[in-house]
Amino acid sequence: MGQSRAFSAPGKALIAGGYLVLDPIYNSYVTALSSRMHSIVESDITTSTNGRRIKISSPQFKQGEWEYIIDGDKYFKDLKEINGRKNPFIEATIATILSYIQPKHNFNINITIYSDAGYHSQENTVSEVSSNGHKQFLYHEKAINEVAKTGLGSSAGLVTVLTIALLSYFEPQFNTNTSKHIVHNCAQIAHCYAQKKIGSGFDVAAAVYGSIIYKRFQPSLIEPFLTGDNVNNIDELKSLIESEWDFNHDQCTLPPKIRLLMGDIEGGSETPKLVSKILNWKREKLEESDLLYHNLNASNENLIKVLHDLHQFYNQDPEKYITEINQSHTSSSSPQFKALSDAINQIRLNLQSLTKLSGADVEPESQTELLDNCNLLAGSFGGVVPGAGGYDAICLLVIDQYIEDIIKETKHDEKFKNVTWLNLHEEEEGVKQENVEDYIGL
Ligand SMILES: Nc1ncnc2c1ncn2[C@@H]1O[C@H](COP(=O)(O)OP(=O)(O)OP(=O)(O)O)[C@@H](O)[C@H]1O
Ligand SMILES: C[C@@](O)(CCOP(=O)(O)O)CC(=O)O
Repeated sequence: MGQSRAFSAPGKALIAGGYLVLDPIYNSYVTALSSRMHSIVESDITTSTNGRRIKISSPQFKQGEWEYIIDGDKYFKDLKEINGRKNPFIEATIATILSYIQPKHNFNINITIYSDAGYHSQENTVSEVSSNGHKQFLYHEKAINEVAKTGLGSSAGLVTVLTIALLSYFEPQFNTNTSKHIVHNCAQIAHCYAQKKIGSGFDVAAAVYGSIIYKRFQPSLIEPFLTGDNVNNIDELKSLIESEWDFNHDQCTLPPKIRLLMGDIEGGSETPKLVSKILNWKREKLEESDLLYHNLNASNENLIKVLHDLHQFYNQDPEKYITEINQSHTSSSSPQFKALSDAINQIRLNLQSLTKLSGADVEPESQTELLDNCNLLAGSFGGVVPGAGGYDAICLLVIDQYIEDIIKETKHDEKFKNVTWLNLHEEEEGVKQENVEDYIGL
């Protein structure tokens, strides 16, 4: 114990698999992003305590301090925030880790959280850079729950970096690489506990494992733990955390030279409303929805296969791959790259049917028009509404060297007036250790 350590975990974009990811039979394609959540953990040697204390600071947000005194060993009950402040994700993570570790000694821990700019609206912010210039964060005028989110999965990132910070504090030999499943299982349990529901968990899995082809775990794994007093059954919790869960998290990455370009759209959607509309329709129109889910899944699987085939193409003949990708937006496009545009369009056709049949605005008309225009941009393979869809964002796959041209070409074009291209790219690595020095001076 004692020495400072720092960690980070990525945000995500669900390129294929919205709604289907809630079902443990379908694969989805999740890309980890360059916007990351960070934690720095250290023993507090400045304040004296002869008890057990954990202080979490999130200095980019007003009132971003939560200080817990732990008085008892029923951790889900015995955590007290000294100013009565609430942060369910922080509380659930601390309670899960302490229940798992069962620390025998007193402790006095400080953890600082930083989040990269992509997670939140950048309105009314001031930028600060660390002393060595390696990290830069935006500071907001408001409290965390008053700042607009962008959909990158801030709570999943927070829970993941807090989990690894606490595990590595209590078990200094903890190996982030060989024990990722422990980090994943703890973070997944804490995230469900904080949300009081069992989501698909793809955001937590991406924060831990990075870019993945994801098939969810069975909700029944966590369900018993969320009901009644079961959280205090330490033996069961420990064996749930240490067991290998049955779910897919196969590592993936976009093929060489292909980049993701995310556009933020003016306006927004409420994911829970979209989800409940889709689930109601699915219950009421069983046959209709089964058929559509079947088709949508086939188009998602096809995209996954096309991306895999492109990797193989590159590995077999990189020169030919480069020549052909550079011709891919012309009429002499090769079949492999045309297959990519076709796969994206096929997913969109199914999402458009989903929109019509369910009445939920998954790919609403304005987004259809915009994505059709994106198909015409030189260097673009097309794009989708990521995640739950709606009016929030679009996500294109483009040839890397065309990104600047696309940004320039769309800048003064009426058709793209609602789009702000985000400064994000795929960073496929999941949770990792960072250099503590990089955060000094913030
Ligand atoms: N940097 C942070 N510092 C402290 N708490 C945070 C931070 N980021 C997220 N949180 C916690 O997570 C909550 C947001 O989680 P919520 O589940 O509502 O959104 P989300 O699904 O993660 O959003 P999005 O996917 O849009 O990022 C905040 O209200 C706060 O409690
Ligand atoms: C609609 C859904 O399948 C995806 C939501 O994704 P996002 O948080 O909008 O990226 C719901 C979920 O899995 O949490």
